[in-house]
Amino acid sequence: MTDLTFLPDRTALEAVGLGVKYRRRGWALRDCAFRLPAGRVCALVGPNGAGKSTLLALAAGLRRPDAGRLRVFGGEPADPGVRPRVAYVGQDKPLYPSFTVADTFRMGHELNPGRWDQGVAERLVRAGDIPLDARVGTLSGGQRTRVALALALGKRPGLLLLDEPMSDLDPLVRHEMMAALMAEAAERATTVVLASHVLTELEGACDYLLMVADGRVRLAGEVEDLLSAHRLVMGRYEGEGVPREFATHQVVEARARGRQFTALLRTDGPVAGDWQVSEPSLEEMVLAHLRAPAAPALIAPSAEPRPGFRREVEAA
Ligand SMILES: Nc1ncnc2c1ncn2[C@@H]1O[C@H](COP(=O)(O)OP(=O)(O)OP(=O)(O)O)[C@@H](O)[C@H]1O
Repeated sequence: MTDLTFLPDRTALEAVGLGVKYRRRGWALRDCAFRLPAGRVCALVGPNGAGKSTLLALAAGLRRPDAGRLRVFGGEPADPGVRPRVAYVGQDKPLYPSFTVADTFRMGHELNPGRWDQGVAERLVRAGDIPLDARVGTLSGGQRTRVALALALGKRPGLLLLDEPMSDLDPLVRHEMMAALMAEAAERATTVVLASHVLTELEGACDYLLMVADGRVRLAGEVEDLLSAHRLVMGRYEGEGVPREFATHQVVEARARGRQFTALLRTDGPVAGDWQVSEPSLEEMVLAHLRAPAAPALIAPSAEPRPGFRREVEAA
């Protein structure tokens, strides 16, 4: 059955008080709380070392939190009932070099009885002109990425976790792979979390955003809601500091270049004065927050963990 709608009442990922501590580094994630409704395609962004891979590894059940809790479809990520519903593709793709592509898919079939979709997997590698009898060890980095993504999609996951898996693809293939992934995800209302630094690529593909910086959640929610909470303001300004008209708003970031003044505001009503005001693009909003790590976090209502889960974690 084709289901193009997202499932707002169902929760794919939910975290409260989530923390991960590495022995030498200290807290890589700290007190993270958020919710990702099922069926969304979520961009996971943040500077290098922000904690994105750590968060994805928790969701994939590859490590356990040191504080708080993360639930995947209401269960523990490592639960036997949850794990088969989750596919994870990281930066390094652990495929067997001596296997052919067909062997790799056979393994996918054996590991995912009753779920495996050979058609989806084959479609993805055929689109890249990769023969099924090619040995994985003889493929280029980009071709191996394609096989790894095909293996993940063949599993027909409810949650697909992608940790910058496409960084070694050329721009054309990257574009084509994103389109193929999104089409497959939409077909089954798969929840996707895609960590990437390529903000322009996320713009059209993602409807949800999770931004982490320094181990904490900075922005979370529907892209549409987050964008409409912000305004990009430009104009000529020769005064000192931040213009008075901005006093009723929250200034995320303000920059002056000569007399040209640009600011990203979290607005409370219209912006007074002679300013050019527009809604920012996803890239403009994220870049401003990356440059302003001290800006207060914004968690949209749909991204707030449910009170019941919060109480449960706090009582534990
Ligand atoms: N195995 C580890 N042991 C110690 N510290 C680690 C380990 N893995 C990650 N870290 C540290 O935890 C922090 C978060 O790392 P993580 O890889 O989750 O960030 P990231 O947002 O994915 O970064 P990038 O965008 O560079 O991939 C970093 O400071 C990193 O050095």
